[in-house]
Amino acid sequence: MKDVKIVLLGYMGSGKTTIGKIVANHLNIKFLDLDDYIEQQENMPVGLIFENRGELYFRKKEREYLSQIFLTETNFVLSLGGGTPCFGDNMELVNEKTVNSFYLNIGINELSERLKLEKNHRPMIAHLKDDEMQEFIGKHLFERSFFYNKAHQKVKGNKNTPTEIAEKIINSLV
Ligand SMILES: Nc1ncnc2c1ncn2[C@@H]1O[C@H](COP(=O)(O)OP(=O)(O)O)[C@@H](O)[C@H]1O
Ligand SMILES: O=C(O)C1=C[C@@H](OP(=O)(O)O)[C@@H](O)[C@H](O)C1
Ligand SMILES: [Mg+2]
Repeated sequence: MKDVKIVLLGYMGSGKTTIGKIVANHLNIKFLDLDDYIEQQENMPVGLIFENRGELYFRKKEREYLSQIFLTETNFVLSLGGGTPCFGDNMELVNEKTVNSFYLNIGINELSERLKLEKNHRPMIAHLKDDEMQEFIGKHLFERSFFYNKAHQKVKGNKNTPTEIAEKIINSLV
């Protein structure tokens, strides 16, 4: 059987984790979430890693475990963290290891509404007030888009359900 490696990336709240699970389920392959993988390996939630060890430590580990997954796993859907593509040469590594990287491209308003409801466990935005979210996300997404746009394919879907976006991805596989 062909080794299928699908990588989902995009801003926090774009649906990487939710949609990754659906895609893996449909294709009957393994689902891996880089944040969950880091939490298991480090035995600590992402929020606490940031708090106790700092962001730099998290980024080092994120890179280490990203490489480890590509070395040890086959046939998977991997959902990255929102920051993964933006550090070191992580995107070069991803695109060297797979021909199926997808940027989940969701607009600022939609992201902001989703993230207001669940910013607590996301250390990059946990400190923001609801009325500061939109401006922060707008600027942050602008900086990060350069890296996200290195993905092989871009999937839009502000108005689509996770299942519909998962179908788009499955239909676009190389
Ligand atoms: N297409 C979608 N439409 C509506 N809500 C969505 C969609 N995709 C994800 N969500 C919701 O947005 C939130 C963030 O999704 P999540 O998968 O955790 O994003 P990420 O892993 O990219 O940070 C969750 O509450 C999820 O249910
Ligand atoms: O955007 C970021 O820098 C981060 C996104 C998070 O993943 P999600 O995009 O799944 O929330 C997680 O990796 C960490 O909180 C940092
Ligand atoms: Mg996630």
